[in-house]
Amino acid sequence: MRRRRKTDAKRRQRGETFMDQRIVHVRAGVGGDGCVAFHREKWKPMGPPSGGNGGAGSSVYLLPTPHLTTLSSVRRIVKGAPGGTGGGTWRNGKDAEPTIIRVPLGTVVRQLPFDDPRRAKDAWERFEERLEGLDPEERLKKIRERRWVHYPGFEDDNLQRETFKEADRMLAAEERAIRMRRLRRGLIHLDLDKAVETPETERDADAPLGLPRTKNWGYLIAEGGAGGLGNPHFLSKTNRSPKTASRGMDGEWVSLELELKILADVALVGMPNAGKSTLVRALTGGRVKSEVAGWAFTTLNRVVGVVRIGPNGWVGGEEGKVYDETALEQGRLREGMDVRGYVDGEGENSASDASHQEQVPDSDRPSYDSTIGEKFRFTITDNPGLIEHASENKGLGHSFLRSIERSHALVYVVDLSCDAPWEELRVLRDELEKYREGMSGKARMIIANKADLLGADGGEDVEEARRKLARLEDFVKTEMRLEDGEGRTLDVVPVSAKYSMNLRKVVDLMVGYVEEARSKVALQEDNESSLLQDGFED
Ligand SMILES: Nc1nc2c(ncn2[C@@H]2O[C@H](COP(=O)(O)OP(=O)(O)OP(=O)(O)O)[C@@H](O)[C@H]2O)c(=O)[nH]1
Ligand SMILES: [Mg+2]
Repeated sequence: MRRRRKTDAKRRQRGETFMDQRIVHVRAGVGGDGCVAFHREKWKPMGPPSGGNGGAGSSVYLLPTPHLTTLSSVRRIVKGAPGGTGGGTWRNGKDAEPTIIRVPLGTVVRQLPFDDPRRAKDAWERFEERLEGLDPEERLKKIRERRWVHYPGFEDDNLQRETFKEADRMLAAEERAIRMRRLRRGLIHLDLDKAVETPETERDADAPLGLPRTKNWGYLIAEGGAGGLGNPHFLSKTNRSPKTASRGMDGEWVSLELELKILADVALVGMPNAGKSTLVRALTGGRVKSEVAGWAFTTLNRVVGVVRIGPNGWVGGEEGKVYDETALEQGRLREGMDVRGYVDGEGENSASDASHQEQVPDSDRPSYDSTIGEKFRFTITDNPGLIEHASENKGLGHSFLRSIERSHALVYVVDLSCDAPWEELRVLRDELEKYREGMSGKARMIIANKADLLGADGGEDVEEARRKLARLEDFVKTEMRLEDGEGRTLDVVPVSAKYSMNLRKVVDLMVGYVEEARSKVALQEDNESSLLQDGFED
């Protein structure tokens, strides 16, 4: 336990609290052994064979759930429980409860193929390895030990019997058939984007009465081993008192690669009305139709946009292009059309028409030019506003905090024109931390928006803006260091989303974060496989 905490702390230091990739070795439970027993009653010393069967081993299922956001709670080795052993007087062993691995929505599951070095050998292969180098006689002995339970003291006697040899051959054929079936089933590949709706499925309308409801545990990943058979099964005309029972079979062992799809590379976090939606529209060149309005909680759902970088830099960014409130823009667009219709008719006022045109943002026209080559692209999410106590589900609550987690980098957006933007920043950071410790560690930049509102009239206001920005930077320097051990702080960039000012710098920095995060994920994958090489043997 202590060791685990230590490694966790180390991982956090390296900024790896949120894992997006993981290899999981699944071992379904082994079946319970059958029992060799004979019924005993007063006056009836030689009763019939009465050993019960073993129960089936635990099968392993994958259940996608919206309550998780990372793979960090998924264990690296998942073992299903063994089935219960059979008992005397025909008591069968209990079937083991299913083992359920819960994974977040958006997990992609791939079974590692046979030749993948990261795959763990299964029970069958390990057993074969142990037999290597043994002479045929010992080999056979080991194999039979694994297959059979004998009545105490009767092993040698059993092995001589023709009926036993016949049963042994049949069991061997069955083992091979199971193995072939598992191999032929093909590799597991699942894209778990939807939650398993009802954990309990409806009973089939035609099902006979009295059947239990079938439970829906998710997707079957590895089948538990069948239980062994009790000695009554080996009763035959020539052997009226069978003194053997079979052992439970091995469960299926598979190695899976789980990967949590990233929702977006960059997620914006800010208080209501800070200008997040305006910023996303500006960064995507107006291609994202996110609602913008001058009141809180305009955005109710997250919106994902794509920022594109062409050979000549950021595509769609025009310095000074205006992104106003959407209602106003639409109104103006409509008005613009009317004016043009009127002007065309009259042939007058063309000057005012042109000036008007400039103000009409062409957000409805695609500024996407497919002929431009694309060097890089990343996705960015506009999220609903975050307020104090959001982590306790106030405001729009924390449902969207979950999706914020599934991004490579977080970017705070604060309103520079408000009285104390640093206080806003403190609240945002604390809310993230309260929701999940370590979450604010993914934040990389602070965008101080609405910089145009300060210093618009020159003079005193400009001074005021400088002072505010300096104070904000001070706050960041003392309170918001990156956890990379190099003492870097978060970047602070004053911009105006509405008037597209200083956004090129924002894009450049974001490209840096995204590249860094993506290479880190790739590196982590490499580490993970080497870790397994030396850490798996048990
Ligand atoms: N002057 C100025 N106003 C801005 C700027 N950016 C956004 N605004 C205005 O601020 C208001 C809020 O903008 P939104 O983009 O809707 O803000 P939001 O953060 O998405 O708000 P919620 O969705 O409610 O969380 C609108 O009236 C915008 O026009 C800016 O750079 N300068
Ligand atoms: Mg918004």
